[in-house]
Amino acid sequence: SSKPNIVILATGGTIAGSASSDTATTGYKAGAIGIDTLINAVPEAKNYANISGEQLCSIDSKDMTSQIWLKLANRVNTLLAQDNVDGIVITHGTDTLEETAYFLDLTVKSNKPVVLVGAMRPATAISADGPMNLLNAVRVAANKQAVGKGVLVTMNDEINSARDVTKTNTLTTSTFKAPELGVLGYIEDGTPVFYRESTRRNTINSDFSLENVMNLPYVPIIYSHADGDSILIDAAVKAGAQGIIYAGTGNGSVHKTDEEALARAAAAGIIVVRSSRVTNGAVIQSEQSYVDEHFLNGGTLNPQKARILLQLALTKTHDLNKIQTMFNEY
Ligand SMILES: NC(=O)C[C@H](N)C(=O)O
Repeated sequence: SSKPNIVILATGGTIAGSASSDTATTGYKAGAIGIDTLINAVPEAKNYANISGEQLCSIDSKDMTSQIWLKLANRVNTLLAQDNVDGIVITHGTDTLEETAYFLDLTVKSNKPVVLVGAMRPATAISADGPMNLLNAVRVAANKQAVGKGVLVTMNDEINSARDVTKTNTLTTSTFKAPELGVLGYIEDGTPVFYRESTRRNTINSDFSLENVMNLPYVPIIYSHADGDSILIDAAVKAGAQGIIYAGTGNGSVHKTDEEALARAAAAGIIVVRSSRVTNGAVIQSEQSYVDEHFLNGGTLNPQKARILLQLALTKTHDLNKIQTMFNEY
């Protein structure tokens, strides 16, 4: 038929979660329900697209791994290279959904829509949010307006960019937000409507390639707090970290206890990127000592997304200027 062909790749999560009671919203088993059951719960999706489904894995997304990211990205790239696939929907747990979305944003080589979707209430709950979220994700993936917008996340009738969206609430169905940078659009009574798009490089404008990438480099995140903790930094170095994301205070500020240890790491060739534990705003160049110590600035990426960009950057180069340019452009 003339409808677009959409493939739904299922990875697990609460959207496929099954609880023992229909009022339970925690303490259930994520990923227990298979792709066919998910698709059958939203027969209306067939009005928008020809749908097929694949079960890629069945995990609680708290347990996401880079091996699954590589498998998923390669599968998405294979499917989108086919003329008979017009878009992809990925069902995913919400805990690490933003990370998987950003990884794909940087590694998918197509401008066809890729839409991630999850749910906060298990499929067995009263007023489960999964079926409407999944229907909306199909509506977005099937819509021409979604072409070339980078990887998208639809939840709670909102469309957000993979780069800027984050889980903001541990429990509510309105958890996914792009605070301050803002929502890209809405699903308005069933119709996806876009109001803006990200200016940052992604998908077909991304230089990253997974060809010959079998593993991602080890890049831990060190979280700043009163007292600092240089023990963790030294342990990361000992364990062979190629890069370190420092989730600093404020504008990526580094505790004086940590600064020396990070400077030693940077002097040994480990790429240190300052990010922030604050939800909004960019981490930009500040202290001259950070410049002298070769710490890079993470911009508006949160620490878990800065980690992904640095991991991919390290598959290409260890050059400080080149990596800083990536943080300025992606
Ligand atoms: N709401 C959810 O999907 C949470 C679940 N722990 C997951 O990330 O798989």
